[in-house]
Amino acid sequence: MNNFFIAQTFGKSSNFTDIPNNLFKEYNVKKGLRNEDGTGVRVGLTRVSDVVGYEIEDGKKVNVPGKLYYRGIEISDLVNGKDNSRFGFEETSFLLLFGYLPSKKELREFTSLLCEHYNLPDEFLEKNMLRTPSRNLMNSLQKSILALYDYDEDADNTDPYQTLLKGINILAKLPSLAVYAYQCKIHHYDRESLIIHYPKPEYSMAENILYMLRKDGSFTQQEADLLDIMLMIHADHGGGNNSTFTNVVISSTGTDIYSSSSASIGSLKGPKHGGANIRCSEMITAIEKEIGVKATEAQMKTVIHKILAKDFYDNSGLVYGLGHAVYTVSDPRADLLKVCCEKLAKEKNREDEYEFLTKFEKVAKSCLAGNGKSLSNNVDFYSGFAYNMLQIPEDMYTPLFVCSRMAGWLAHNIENKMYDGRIMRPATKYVGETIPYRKREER
Ligand SMILES: CC(=O)SCCNC(=O)CCNC(=O)[C@H](O)C(C)(C)COP(=O)(O)OP(=O)(O)OC[C@H]1O[C@@H](n2cnc3c(N)ncnc32)[C@H](O)[C@@H]1OP(=O)(O)O
Ligand SMILES: O=C([O-])CC(=O)C(=O)O
Repeated sequence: MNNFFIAQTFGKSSNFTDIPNNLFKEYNVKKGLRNEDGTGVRVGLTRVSDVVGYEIEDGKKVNVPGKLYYRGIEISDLVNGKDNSRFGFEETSFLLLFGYLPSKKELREFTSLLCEHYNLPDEFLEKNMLRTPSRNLMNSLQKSILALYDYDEDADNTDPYQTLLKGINILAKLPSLAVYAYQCKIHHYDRESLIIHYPKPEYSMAENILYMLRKDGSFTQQEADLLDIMLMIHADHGGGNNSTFTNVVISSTGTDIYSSSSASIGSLKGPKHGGANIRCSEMITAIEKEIGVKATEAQMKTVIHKILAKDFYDNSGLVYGLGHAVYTVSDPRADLLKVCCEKLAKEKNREDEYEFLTKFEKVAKSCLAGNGKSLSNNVDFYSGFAYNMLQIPEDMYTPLFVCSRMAGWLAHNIENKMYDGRIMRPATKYVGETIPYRKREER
């Protein structure tokens, strides 16, 4: 829609609607819920996970290498401790939801509960997905979660235990919902053959994703292991990340888990949050096309300055995969992924691309530091390369984030219901004038 009248009126409206920037300071309003030093405004207490990117010493923020803890356990210990287990993500989900690491028997029972809920309701695929394919898989996931509401006779029950059961059901179904959304999209829009593999009960979530995505359903254990790790490291990130906070805000009104999960997916889709994994991958492809994988540091600098000048790729001025609201020096998940990528790149003969990425990361950080912005990389910097080496299509990157982060959303949703529960209702300061109403004929 392009409407001249609306465009003109919109231009004129700024005379009446403008909010001068200095008022934010005057009224102590914290843009982005961030304090002056960049630290986040505290909006809750949690025991689900901790994200550490700085410490406060003598009232001052001191940047430190990043650490991430799920229920007190460091993410690197969880990943390294997984060993050859095929069910790292299932174990992680148990930990986030119940607060402790499961025994072998508990993990077996939890895993079989998930398996029992892998399948979609009868005709769900035909009615809700095949007939209404979406160009965007995140939109499709939102629609599917809301459609699941109609298959639950007690959908509005928000009791914490009932929420847990409903959430586990959603978690178990997400791999099918995400992969089928992709298959329906490429069938409808790209005229490709429709491939529907039903999830196998003996497979883990990671194995099923690879099985359902690939035409011949084949994958190696090593590939499933990497995807399992990817799901583990994306599963939670404190209560303040935008999609989790969204979940809790929505849920504090007393609405159901289907509504709050769908809202979280809407949040995660954004390119400054989960959607950054697709943007980062596209950006790197565009840069490699422009200067080649053997590019020099000088060539990289030129492109980075073009990005920062909003003159390259999506013209946003952002180098995707860099920067974080909490991490300042490093993101522990990016460090873990970097190691995985290095190993896999060697095996897949893609060392050139790996070298390009590591060099680009260094050069981009130094360019931004030159502009007075000392930024950490984030989980999205290497995740696209890892997914690409697993032959996972770009469209699926953010939906896979959903498959994983649902565990964290659910854990925080339940925690908030149990220990806070008050409707979230912050305040805004009215900075307009009060004016008398003027009759139409007098205007
Ligand atoms: C799963 C996740 O959600 S991880 C994050 C994924 N997102 C991305 O990779 C997108 C790129 N990064 C960003 O947009 C930001 O770094 C965010 C959204 C992640 C964090 O935002 P904030 O906490 O508001 O950023 P922060 O306060 O650290 O930024 C400070 C300055 O650096 C700039 N900056 C931050 N990140 C970047 C970046 N990647 N590229 C260019 N400039 C950046 C900001 O624009 C800001 O500039 P200004 O002071 O001139 O306005
Ligand atoms: O914590 C944040 O702001 C972003 C996030 O979810 C993540 O990095 O996984």
